[in-house]
Amino acid sequence: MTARIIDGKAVAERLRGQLAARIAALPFRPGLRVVRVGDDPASGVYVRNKDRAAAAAGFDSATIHLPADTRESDLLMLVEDLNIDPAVDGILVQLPLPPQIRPEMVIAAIDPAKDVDGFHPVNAGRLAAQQPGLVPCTPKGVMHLLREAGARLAGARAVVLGRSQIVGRPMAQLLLAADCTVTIAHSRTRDLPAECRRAEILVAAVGRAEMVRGEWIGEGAVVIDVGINHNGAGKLVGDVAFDAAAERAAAINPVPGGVGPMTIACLLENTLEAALARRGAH
Ligand SMILES: Nc1nc(=O)c2c([nH]1)NC[C@@H]1CN(c3ccc(C(=O)N[C@@H](CCC(=O)O)C(=O)O)cc3)C=[N+]21
Repeated sequence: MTARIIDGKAVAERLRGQLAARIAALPFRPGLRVVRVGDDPASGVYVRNKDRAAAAAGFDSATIHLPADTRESDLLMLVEDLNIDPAVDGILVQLPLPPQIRPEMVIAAIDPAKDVDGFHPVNAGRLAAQQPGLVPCTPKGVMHLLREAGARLAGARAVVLGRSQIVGRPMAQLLLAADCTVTIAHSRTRDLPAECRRAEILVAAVGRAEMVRGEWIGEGAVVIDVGINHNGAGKLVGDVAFDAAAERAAAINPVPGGVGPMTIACLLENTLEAALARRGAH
């Protein structure tokens, strides 16, 4: 089997076009504020891409850049200002934060109604409790890609590789809500290759360059590679050894051009959702 390539860049472009059309019909511009503290280089790429996409889709978007030595209390005051600012619908505080700032304190300070990352414990709880709320962008983007790939989810064996608060756990919740039989595998799982091989849907989110080998892929599986890693040669690669996996998978996304662009498109989707919900138009 040679896999169909899932073009995340194209799917993201289409989603952003749909969002732009919906925003053009609104009497207001949804407002997004991204807060960046310090100069983490990976964050720089993300913030630039996001700014461009948000502006093109018609959002009122701005990045607030604070120095690396910002005190936690000052960041918390900024978040409070954004919470009460009626022009702001979505707040994203870029992670990672410098060591003097506790990320869980900052996340907890964001109004859950403006938490477009979906990281606030209230939104994590709503997802687990099957209540409406803001869903983390990367897992939401993966669900879009699975539907695009034509994956049959109901009853399918889905394996999520990775148990992070940001990707693995919410990913498992969304797959469960779509009626998959979900396994969360991780670094302490006894036989990772065997667990992966059983998967009809495999979502790899471990952050280790090409850790998932071709032999780990079941014949005909739909594989979503969430990882964005630099390999030894400094090249961007996923968590999955793409060429070998593509010989067995039914469908797989490349990296770059897979989940990354979907994360940004879903951030915009969440910002529009938050804007409508805040105005009671949900
Ligand atoms: N509060 C918060 N929320 C985040 O969602 C968040 C964050 N902090 N901190 C950093 C990570 C990383 N992240 C990316 C999103 C898109 C691409 C992306 O579009 N990548 C392109 C490639 C970009 C390149 O060429 O380097 C792709 O995969 O095709 C990358 C990285 C969001 N993050």
